[in-house]
Amino acid sequence: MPPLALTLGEPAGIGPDLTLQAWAQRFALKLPPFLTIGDPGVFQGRARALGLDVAVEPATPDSAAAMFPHALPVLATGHPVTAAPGRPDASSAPAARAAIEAAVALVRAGRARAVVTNPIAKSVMYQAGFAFPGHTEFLAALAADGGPAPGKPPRAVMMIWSAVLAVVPVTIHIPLAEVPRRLTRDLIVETATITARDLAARFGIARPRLAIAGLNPHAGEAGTLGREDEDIVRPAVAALRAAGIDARGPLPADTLFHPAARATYDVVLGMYHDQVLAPAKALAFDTAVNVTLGLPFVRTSPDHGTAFELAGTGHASPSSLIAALRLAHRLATPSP
Ligand SMILES: NC(=O)C1=CN([C@@H]2O[C@H](COP(=O)(O)OP(=O)(O)OC[C@H]3O[C@@H](n4cnc5c(N)ncnc54)[C@H](O)[C@@H]3O)[C@@H](O)[C@H]2O)C=CC1
Ligand SMILES: NCC(=O)COP(=O)(O)O
Repeated sequence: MPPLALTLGEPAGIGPDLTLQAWAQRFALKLPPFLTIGDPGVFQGRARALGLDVAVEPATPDSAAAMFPHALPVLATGHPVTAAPGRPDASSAPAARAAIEAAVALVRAGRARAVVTNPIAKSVMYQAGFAFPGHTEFLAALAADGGPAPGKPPRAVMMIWSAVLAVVPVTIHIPLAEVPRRLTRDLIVETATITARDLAARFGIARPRLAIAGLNPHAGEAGTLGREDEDIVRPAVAALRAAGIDARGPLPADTLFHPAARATYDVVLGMYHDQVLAPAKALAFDTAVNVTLGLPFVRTSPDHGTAFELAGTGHASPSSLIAALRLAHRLATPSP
């Protein structure tokens, strides 16, 4: 069976630590084999810093699974890394980018089963000319290149998934001040449609129940606390229902996340990033996984970022990365 492809991420962050820690628990946790993509020297150096006895071996997609029990298989991209733990350096951004590109190429060629990404530092990538808000949009562009519809990237949707809560931000990495202007009926409908489709096709939820949060306090209080909920969100929900999708809203976001409310839906669509990522991380920081919907391949990632202050200290928890590896394995495994 081909391995999962796990990217380097930001080399000055905790990604290398988590990768080594996850591999060290491969037997205890019965982890699926993964091929790490990046500079092998980063993983050798971080293993020394952490006092972990990990053999780091050059590997290919074909050799990774057999090697995985006794060594961390690493596919070198040839991009050197200069950043030290906790001290990001934009000159390493090409290595982070190359690992993502290589992982996608392997999955698209059938040589890896899914892409699992370690966190990147967006500001560091931007300094190096990275023109995408994050992985989500970059992966959509990579999915289009040479694919069935070259030049027309699929719409990629971010979902933070855990056993207790799944959330989707309709707008993602944009300034809060821009949210009302960028929020449209069509954007909500498209995001919800992709979410419903992938929850059914990939997560096995036959008829997903979507709770659509309002933008304003009390979902706009009948238009008296902002018009967006009446003028944009409500028509979007009506269009979704007309299309046969089980959507409800606009719902006041402040009362959407208590246990009784959570029992009434499979996923919440929020209008902006922190509206839904904050409750998701409050409830399940250690186990939540970032899953990209709408792509022609499976991609997962931990729910957290680079945590520079923890890099090389041994205090970072690998649990979200482990959950991401497990979910990627599950989603990439055809159901019997
Ligand atoms: N998928 C990705 O590539 C993501 C990347 N980021 C990037 O990460 C960078 C730092 O972002 P922050 O907002 O500081 O978020 P962060 O998630 O890196 O850190 C937030 C807090 O959580 C702690 N933390 C994070 N991961 C942890 C772990 N595995 N174990 C224990 N504690 C952990 C940190 O020490 C910090 O106190 C930013 O440049 C951002 O762009 C953030 C989220 C996702
Ligand atoms: N806050 C989530 C995040 O930053 C992850 O974004 P992406 O890199 O997966 O697009």
